[in-house]
Amino acid sequence: MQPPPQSWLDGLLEAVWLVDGKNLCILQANRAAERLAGMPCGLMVGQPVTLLAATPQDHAFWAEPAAVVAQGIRSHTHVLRADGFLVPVDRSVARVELAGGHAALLLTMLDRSRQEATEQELETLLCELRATLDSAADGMLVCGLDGRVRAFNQRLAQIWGIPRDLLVQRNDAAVHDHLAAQVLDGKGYRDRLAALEREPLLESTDILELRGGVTLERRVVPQLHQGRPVGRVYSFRDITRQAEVQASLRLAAQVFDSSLDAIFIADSQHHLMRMNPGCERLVGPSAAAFLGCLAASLFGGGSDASFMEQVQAGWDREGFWEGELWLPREGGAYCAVHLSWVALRDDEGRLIQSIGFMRDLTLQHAAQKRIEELAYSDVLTGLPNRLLLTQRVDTAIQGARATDTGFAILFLDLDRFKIINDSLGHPFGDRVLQLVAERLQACLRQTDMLCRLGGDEFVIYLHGADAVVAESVARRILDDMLRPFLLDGMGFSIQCSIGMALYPQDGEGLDDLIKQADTAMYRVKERGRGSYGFYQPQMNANLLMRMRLEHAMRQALGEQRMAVHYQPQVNLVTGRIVGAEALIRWTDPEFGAVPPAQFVPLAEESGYIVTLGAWVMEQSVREAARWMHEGMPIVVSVNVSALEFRQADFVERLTRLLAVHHLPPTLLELELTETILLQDAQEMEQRLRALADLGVHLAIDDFGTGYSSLAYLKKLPIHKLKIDQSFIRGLPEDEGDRAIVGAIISMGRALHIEVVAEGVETTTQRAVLQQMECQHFQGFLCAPGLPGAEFRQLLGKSVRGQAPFPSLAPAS
Ligand SMILES: Nc1nc2c(ncn2[C@@H]2O[C@@H]3COP(=O)(O)O[C@H]4[C@@H](O)[C@H](n5cnc6c(=O)[nH]c(N)nc65)O[C@@H]4COP(=O)(O)O[C@H]3[C@H]2O)c(=O)[nH]1
Repeated sequence: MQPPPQSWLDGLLEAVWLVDGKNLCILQANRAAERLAGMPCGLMVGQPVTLLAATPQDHAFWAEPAAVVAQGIRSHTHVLRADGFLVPVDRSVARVELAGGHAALLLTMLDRSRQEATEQELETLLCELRATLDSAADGMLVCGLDGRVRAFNQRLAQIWGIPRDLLVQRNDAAVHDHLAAQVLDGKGYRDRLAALEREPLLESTDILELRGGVTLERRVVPQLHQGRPVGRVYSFRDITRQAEVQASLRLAAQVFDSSLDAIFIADSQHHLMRMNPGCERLVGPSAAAFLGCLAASLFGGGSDASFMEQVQAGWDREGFWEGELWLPREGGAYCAVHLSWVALRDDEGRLIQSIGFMRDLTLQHAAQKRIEELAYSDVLTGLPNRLLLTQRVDTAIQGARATDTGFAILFLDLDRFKIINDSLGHPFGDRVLQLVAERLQACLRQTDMLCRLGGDEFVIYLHGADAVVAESVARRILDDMLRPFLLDGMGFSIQCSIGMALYPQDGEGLDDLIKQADTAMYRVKERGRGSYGFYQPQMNANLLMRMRLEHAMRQALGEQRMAVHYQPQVNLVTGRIVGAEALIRWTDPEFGAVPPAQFVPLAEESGYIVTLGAWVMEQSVREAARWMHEGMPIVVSVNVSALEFRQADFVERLTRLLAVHHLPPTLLELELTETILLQDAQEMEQRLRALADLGVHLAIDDFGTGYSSLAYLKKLPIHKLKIDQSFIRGLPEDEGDRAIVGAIISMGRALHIEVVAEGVETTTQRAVLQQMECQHFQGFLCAPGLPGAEFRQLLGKSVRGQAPFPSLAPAS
């Protein structure tokens, strides 16, 4: 080949040298070579090509055999410019054969200075980008539109807990799976990614909750190249702390708004900045008007410096102040509040804000008041209780010592209240007690104090009272109690017994005085109730006696010291025995023969009468059955107390007893007092009817002494009336008694109810009764209550027709 024309070579952009294959001298060079080497062609031609070699590697390159050099290796190297600068080049060498078989090398070089500078710059940029990514606080993920991971930073791996292996593998699908698995709402996460895939230009921000409790804010922006989306940049910011703070702020705001307590926030100068709805509830709708005002003005203490001084002192000491305050409310009312006022300080200890918590104490105060009322009063009547009375009396004693004056304590007990309670029921009894309390209160002055001890026992403190005053008050009470009470349409009267003790002579303190007045009251009861009496020293002995008696009574049954006697009931005309009243007898080794009038009320008060009555009933039924089986059938009358009669199983037990002893019910009579008939109308009536249906006879004892409500005579199945001996005693002289006895006999006749006169002691009484056409009588005139065996003998005579108590000639 001929050497290429110079003009061709000069037209090329690349620098070209034609080098002799043997001696490596430059044969020819073009203009581009001149520019690259920085020397004219003329100077280069003839020079060895190593003139251009810049590095030892280049020298080694040219030292290789020409065949090796000419293998056409393209390589990056430098060329040494004439001015000593090294210029980066892209070098290639090709072997050419010149005319005449002369071997030459065609060396071409392309200046890479600009390209290298660009690459350098790109590298720098890349480094900067990596550094930026790695230094970012957010996790960054750059993906292609197809989801391929193009870049991420360390923070991403950290936030998402991406294992190192996974990152090294560069398994994009596994990375995405890992991310999705971390999100609590995995499905939502994937759906969102799918939506982003459908809309590559979408920008979005959302919140991701990760399983480990981390909250991330995800921001997605499209990555654009020449205005077209080529991928996406995801940034993930760990906002866990922020979310927590926000949640707690939200919670705090909720607490603030929904707190039942009133809460206010004041600035460092104590001006109200915020108030919650609780403040409005407490202060009233005008609460908002206080905003900007001094917090203390809420309590009407805006200008009260001493109040704020106290608060400051509390803040300095403990960081808070608390106390009770009166809060003015709308309408001029005040409400008690408990304020806890807490100071909030900065790191330097300067007050920045303060928070006040106010609690309405109205209910608490009311409850406190109620507790005090309960502690000091009787729930049923609202009267002061013993505790309050003790305080009152203690004060009175102190005053009395100083002024040398005294006072009186009255102990009041309702007579036979137990019967009301047992027969008409406790709710009725409670209301009776309330009525009694009202009536008693009305008898007293303001300075006195009425207190209920419990049950039907009341104690009265009479301020400054001596014996005369105490007696007049007692009399007033007794008089006032005589007025009938009306409850549920029922009229009734209540008696009470009052015992009195005086300070200082009867006791030094309330306990002593109550004890002595109680003793005096028992004495009154023993003497017949419905009266009053003063304490006398020997009374304590009587009370003790009572207690011993009651104890002995309870032993008596087991010790066989009780017996049942039978008093005959005689037909006034024939003189024959028609019945017997069973009467309990008790003979005690210590007390001797104790009359029933003494121990039966004791048994009634303590409830022991139920046991006692059941025993008498059994004895009587057994005895009546024996007499019947011996051919001497006779009606046996048994006294039944109200409490016994009220026993729910009374009728059932009686039926069983009659069956066990094979006694026809018609041979048993129950003596009931009038009180029983007035009891809880329906229930008692049912019971009486059940007994009457059974065939048991019913007699009304002591007729004329009680309520004598005639209505029940018509309504209830009564067989017999027993005229109380108090009316018989006056016969024949007492006109009143005569009239009453006459009236009862006539009434009995009219209503077909038998009449028995009780306590007939004289023949005159018997004669008068016979004249009045009374049917039967009983009394010492015939016989007292007799032991069973003696009664049986008498009965035998009567049955044999030997009337033991022959009738008299008509009285003149
Ligand atoms: N002065 C006088 N008295 C006469 C005469 N004839 C009979 N008596 C007495 O009058 C009382 C009549 O009984 P009572 O009115 O039911 O009055 C009875 C009755 O209410 C009660 N009682 C007696 N035994 C029992 C009993 O087993 N159960 C119940 N619940 N009460 C009984 O004790 C009260 C008194 O009983 P006693 O002392 O046995 O007194 C009996 C009897 O001994 C007389 O001619 N003159």
